[in-house]
Amino acid sequence: MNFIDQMIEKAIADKKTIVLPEGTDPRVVTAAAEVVKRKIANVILLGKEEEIRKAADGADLSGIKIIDPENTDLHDDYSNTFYEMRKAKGMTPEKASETMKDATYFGVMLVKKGVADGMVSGACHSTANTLRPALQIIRTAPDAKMVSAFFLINVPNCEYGENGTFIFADSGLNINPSADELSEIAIASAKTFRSLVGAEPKVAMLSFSTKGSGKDALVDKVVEATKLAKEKAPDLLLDGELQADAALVPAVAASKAPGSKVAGHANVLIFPDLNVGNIGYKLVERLAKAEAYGPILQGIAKPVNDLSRGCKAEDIVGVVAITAVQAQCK
Ligand SMILES: CC(C)(COP(=O)(O)OP(=O)(O)OC[C@H]1O[C@@H](n2cnc3c(N)ncnc32)[C@H](O)[C@@H]1OP(=O)(O)O)[C@@H](O)C(=O)NCCC(=O)NCCS
Ligand SMILES: CC(=O)OP(=O)(O)O
Repeated sequence: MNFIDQMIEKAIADKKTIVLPEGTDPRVVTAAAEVVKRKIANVILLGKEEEIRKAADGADLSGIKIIDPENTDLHDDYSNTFYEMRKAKGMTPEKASETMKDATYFGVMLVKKGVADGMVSGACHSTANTLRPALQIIRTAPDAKMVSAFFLINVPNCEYGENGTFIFADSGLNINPSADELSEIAIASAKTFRSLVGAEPKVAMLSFSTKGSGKDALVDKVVEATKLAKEKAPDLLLDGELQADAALVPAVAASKAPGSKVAGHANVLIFPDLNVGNIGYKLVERLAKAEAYGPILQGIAKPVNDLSRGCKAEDIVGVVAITAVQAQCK
């Protein structure tokens, strides 16, 4: 069974409630109908019912709860909670009330309040506008130092990684992580790989250099991050700095990084910054026709996950299933 079918099976076994704030996007409505039909999760769609029905174009919406953030009894309570949380940062009651009419903020608050177990958004909003409300309201989990974002990548007919399954991180949130942040992203991604994929993580700290073949401050950061990650998690199979071919291909690893237990077998790829992390996942998705689910957040107190604006309805179904499985572990 492939990765996403496993996620769907797990989600069905202990059904959670997921809010989808972008209720007027046809891909989101199609995905919502599919999720409910297959009993993957209960769904709350946000928006005006009339507009959601228009976007559904006749699709069956029975069993889906609809809430209009601009017209709901929950508004005053949610605005007040948001004001209390943010007043030290200059929030006013008026601004909080306006903000809670925004579907993304309102959806995150549904998760905060426990009405929904998780949220998936980003089909028609930028990542910054999707993740900022989550970082402000849900915040970092008590056992994490920071929030980061990964893609679960499934490459068809691929002999590398875990039968073509990989985590790529950070591909969505942290723009230019320090060496210490990079080490945290690597350790968090390994933990996530073990819990979601159920296999031993082998973490490659990627660079344009393998074991000193290139010299630059950009390489130094990855070398330092590798050292810090090894100190913090000595039992982890983690190595760097490695080029992508040395990380993935055993024959290349044998010549560029002989003796490495990770080189040639990596299934968790840690990118040095968001330029390469985001470009890298999109190249693999489009050129290798890989399934790409994410950006999925790790280190956040409750599951909130993003999408690419280029996503398809089936990607949304996959991210909803992953979100529901994350909610089972909270
Ligand atoms: C998401 C993003 C907007 C957050 O940036 P920011 O400048 O820190 O934004 P804000 O200051 O408004 O941050 C909101 C809150 O989140 C917190 N935060 C930001 N990054 C965080 C992280 N990685 N982990 C935990 N908390 C974080 C901030 O401390 C802040 O908390 P506060 O308001 O209570 O002080 C920014 O990191 C970003 O634009 N990332 C790239 C997104 C992107 O374009 N991706 C490519 C497409 S996938
Ligand atoms: C994840 C990502 O790159 O999002 P978008 O394509 O919406 O910018």
